[in-house]
Amino acid sequence: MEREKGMSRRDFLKISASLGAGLAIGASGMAAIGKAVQPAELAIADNGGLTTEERIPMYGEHQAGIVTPQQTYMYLVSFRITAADRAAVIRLFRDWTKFADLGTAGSSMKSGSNPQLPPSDTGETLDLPAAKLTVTFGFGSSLFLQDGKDRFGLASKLPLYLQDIPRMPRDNLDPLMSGGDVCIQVCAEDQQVAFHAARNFIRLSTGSAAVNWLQEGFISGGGGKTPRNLFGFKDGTANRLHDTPGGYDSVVWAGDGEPDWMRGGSYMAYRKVRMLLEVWDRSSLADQEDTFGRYKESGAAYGRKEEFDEVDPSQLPDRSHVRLAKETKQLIHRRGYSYTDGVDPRTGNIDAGLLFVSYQRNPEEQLLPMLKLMQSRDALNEYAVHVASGMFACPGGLREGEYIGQRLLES
Ligand SMILES: C=CC1=C(C)c2cc3[nH]c(cc4nc(cc5[nH]c(cc1n2)c(C)c5CCC(=O)O)C(CCC(=O)O)=C4C)c(C)c3C=C
Ligand SMILES: [Fe+2]
Repeated sequence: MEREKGMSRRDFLKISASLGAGLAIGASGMAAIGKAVQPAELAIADNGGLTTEERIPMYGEHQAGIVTPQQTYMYLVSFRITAADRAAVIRLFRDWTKFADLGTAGSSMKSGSNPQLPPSDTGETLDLPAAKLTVTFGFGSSLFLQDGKDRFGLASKLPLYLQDIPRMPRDNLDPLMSGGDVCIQVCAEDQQVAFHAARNFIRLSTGSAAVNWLQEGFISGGGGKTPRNLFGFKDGTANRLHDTPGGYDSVVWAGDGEPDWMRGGSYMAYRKVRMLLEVWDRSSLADQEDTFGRYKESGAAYGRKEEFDEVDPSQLPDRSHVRLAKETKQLIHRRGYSYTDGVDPRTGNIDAGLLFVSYQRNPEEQLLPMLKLMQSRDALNEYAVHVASGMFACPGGLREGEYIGQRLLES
C-alpha cells in the first residue's frame, strides 16, 4: 500500500477559506481517509513557525510512545472486539492505522463532497499541529484466547509473557475499568489533539469493537525536568538508568523466543492507583520522604545530594518504595501520568492518582516480583490503592504501508 498523504490541518483551513466556504466533509466511514492531497509548497511556506520536531514518526523498528519522551497528555482507551471474524478485525486495524498515520503527521482526512453524510473527521483539530501525537497499540490476552478457546485463530501466536496481572494482596480492582482486547495509548502535547485521536479511534470502531474504558492523564514538567506526581515527588528519575540504546534493548524491547510479530515490541503494564491525597497532605514532610527514600524538593535519594546521584539502598528506610524496587534488582521503563476523576460525592475526597504505565520486555521477571513485594511491604500502601489493571502486548514497529497487527493477523 502506498502511503497517501493528508494535508496539514492549517493548510486545510487555508484552502477552505480561499474557496470562500469550508469544505464540506461528506464521505462516510474510512473511504475518504488518506485521499487528501498534500500541497507540499503550502506546508513548507506557511507552517506557523512549527518545526518537524512537532511530529513524531510513526514508522520504525519500534512503536512510538514507548521510549518517546513523555508528552504532557495521555489517553488510554481499552476496547473489546465485537467483530465476528478475522477479516473484520483486519478492516478495523487498517482503519485505525490509516487514522494514526494521518494524525501523527498532522494531517486531516479528506473532506467528502456529500453534505448529507457525516463528516469524515470530527474536525476539532483542523487548525492544530501534530503536537507530537503518538499512538501505541497493545493487545490483551483475551484477543488470543477467550474462556480458554482460540479466538480469531490467534492462540498459537500468544506472546510468551502475556497474561492478566495476577491478583495482588491489596488489590481493589474494578473489573469494568480493567483489561481489554486492545488498548490504545494516545499521547500529545495538546490535549485536544490527543482527545481527538482517542475519540476517532472509538468512532472508527463502530460495529467492530466497543469501548471498555477510557482514562485521561497529564503530567507536569517540560524542559527536560522529571515530572512531579500528585504527591509532589519527582516521578520517573530512575528511567535514566537505562536511557541508552543498549539499556532499552535489555529493559524494554521484547526479543528471543517471542513470535515474530512481537520482535521489537514490548509489554505494557497498567495500574490505576488512587492516591489518598487528604491522608498524604496531613502527613509530615519526614513521613512523606521516608515513604520514598528520596527528598521531596531535590528528588535526591537519602544520603545523596542530586536527583540522579546513585542510590545506596542501605541508606533508605526498609519499607520505602525505592528501596523495595531496588531489592528486586530489576529495571522497568515507567511512563506514568496523573489523573483526576473529580470528587467522591460520598466523602468529599478528591478522586485522583497515578495511571502507572510501564514497558518491559519480560513482565514476569521484571514487573510482577516488584509489584508483589510492593503490595505486601511498601510504605506507600498507606496512601495508595490499586483500582484497575491491565497487561497488553505491543507489537514491534510498523513499516510504511503496513497496518498494526498485520504480522500477527496475516502470518
Ligand atoms: C510495581 C511497579 C510500581 C508501581 C505500581 C509504582 C507506583 C507508584 N510509584 C510512585 C512514585 C514513585 N516511584 C518511584 C520510583 C519507582 N517506582 C517503581 C515502580 C512502581 N511504582 C520503580 C521501579 C521505581 C524506581 C526505583 C529505582 O530503581 O530507583 C519514585 C522515585 C523517583 C523515580 O525514580 O521515579 C517515586 C516518587 C507512586 C506515587 C505510585 C503509585 C501511586
Ligand atoms: Fe513508583
